[in-house]
Amino acid sequence: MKIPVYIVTGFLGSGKTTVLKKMLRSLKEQGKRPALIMNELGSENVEKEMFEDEAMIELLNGCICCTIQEDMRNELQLFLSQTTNVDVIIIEGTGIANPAEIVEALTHPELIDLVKIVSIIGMVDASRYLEYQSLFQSSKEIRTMLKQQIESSALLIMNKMDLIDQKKEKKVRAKIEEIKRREVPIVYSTYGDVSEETLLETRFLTDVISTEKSTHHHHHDHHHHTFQAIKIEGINSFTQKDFEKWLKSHGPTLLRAKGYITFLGEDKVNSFQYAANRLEIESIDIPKQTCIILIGTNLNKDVLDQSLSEFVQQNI
Ligand SMILES: Nc1nc2c(ncn2[C@@H]2O[C@H](COP(=O)(O)OP(=O)(O)OP(=O)(O)O)[C@@H](O)[C@H]2O)c(=O)[nH]1
Repeated sequence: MKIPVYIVTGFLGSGKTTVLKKMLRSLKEQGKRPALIMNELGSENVEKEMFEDEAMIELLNGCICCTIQEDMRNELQLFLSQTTNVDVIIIEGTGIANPAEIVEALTHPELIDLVKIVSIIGMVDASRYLEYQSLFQSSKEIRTMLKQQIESSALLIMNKMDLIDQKKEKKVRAKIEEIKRREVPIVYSTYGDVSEETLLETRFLTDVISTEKSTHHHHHDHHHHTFQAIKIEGINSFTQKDFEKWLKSHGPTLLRAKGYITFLGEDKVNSFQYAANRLEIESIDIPKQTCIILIGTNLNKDVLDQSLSEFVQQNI
């Protein structure tokens, strides 16, 4: 069983911890046993004592997105191999993390069979969001990150509504609407007072497509998930050229692909990376199970399944 993971993101002080505490309470009331991954920028986690009861992994001195992405993977793998009493994980990124990078770490071939992302909750400080745009006028990096946090969220919570009037509310909302994915809901809150159902709903699909007929399961999920991470197993009938063509055929709905692949007629394993329409392939020496991991928005599993099976047939 894969352990479901919630990612809570948002700029410094937007209310991540406030919402996190509420999620923990709700999960415990449902009889679940949550673990927390907190990632602080300093060398000491000042919030640690608030969460004494929880199983917790701390990532200090760096942010998940860069230097310690690999650390998180290793820590999480170790943690999962040692614990049997955790059935849900919440990750709070630092205020300056890009959640897409956390998704990147969790969908690594070594982790994708152990955990499944279920939601990315983006907190917005409604009272400060517009100011940040001018405050950080000189820092493109921070403005880009603020935008990425909104773009990558599957649920947006406009928090600190008690601090703004209607006029400002309209303006902030318009700004957020401009950036966010169309189908992503925005809810308003004061001190994270969002219903448990809204907070805990599954909004990110992590799934597997296997081309081996015996394990091929037709699981139709009619829920709509904005984001998907799909692992495809058992494909080794692509030529390099067709593989690239197939990846590109998904257009902008495919944000990222990675994994290990053996091309038709060859026996060596290659690792591949696909981002921003570019495919990079590197042959590797260590034997790895081949798999293709796709991360995207509005990827349709049935369509993928179809395009793959057509392709596999072509090559028989
Ligand atoms: N007025 C008001 N204050 C809030 C609200 N939500 C949270 N706060 C306060 O804002 C401060 C920051 O909230 P946190 O939940 O710690 O925010 P955070 O995103 O975890 O902050 P960092 O860890 O710094 O990134 C705390 O003092 C909260 O009590 C709200 O809706 N209204």
